[in-house]
Amino acid sequence: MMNDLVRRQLEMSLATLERTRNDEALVDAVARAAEATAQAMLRGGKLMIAGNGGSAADAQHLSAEFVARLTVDRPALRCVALTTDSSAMTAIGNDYAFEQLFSRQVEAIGARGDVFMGISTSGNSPNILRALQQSREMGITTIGYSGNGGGKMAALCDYNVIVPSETTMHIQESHLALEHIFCMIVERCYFGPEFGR
Ligand SMILES: O=C(CO)[C@@H](O)[C@H](O)[C@H](O)[C@H](O)COP(=O)(O)O
Ligand SMILES: [Zn+2]
Repeated sequence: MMNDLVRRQLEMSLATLERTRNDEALVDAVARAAEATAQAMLRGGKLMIAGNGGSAADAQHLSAEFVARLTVDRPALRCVALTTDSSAMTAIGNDYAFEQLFSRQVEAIGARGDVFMGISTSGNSPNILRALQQSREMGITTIGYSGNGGGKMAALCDYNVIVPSETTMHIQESHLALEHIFCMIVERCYFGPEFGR
């Protein structure tokens, strides 16, 4: 009986990935967001990433690909996850508000010409919305990885990667694939078309 559940869930994951692959606007947004991020990095900018729960893990996972490596050795690329400094996060949450968890860090370390990526399956997490607003005020390019039609964050993002699903776990699974691809494209644009072939 549980074997059926395993198969059914895998089928739903595959169906979401297939819809994702067939979504031309999404494919275009991933490619353009990655190209813009590489250009920002080439000009000395950095990528900041934030998310809650499983998406916090995604933020750290993607940041690690940039700072360490994805598949091929190369120099480190400028990227930081805003989900890792427990002292800063508890102080911000305790002294100000959970909603400011990421925006305060963007205010602290962000600069004009940087890129901020917010990951939210609902597209509505207040601390992500606030960080996107903060980024826009500072001249920082905004990328949104979301689902559920994009939610409120869609209006705050220069590039919207909206997975066509309303199921958090399946949106997250597609996000991870699209995060790896995003890193791969940034590498190709940053180091040249022959990189990684
Ligand atoms: O990983 C999961 C569910 O798969 C959860 O931890 C999930 O990330 C959390 O409920 C988040 O708080 C959801 O936030 P969001 O994706 O709507 O921004
Ligand atoms: Zn999860």
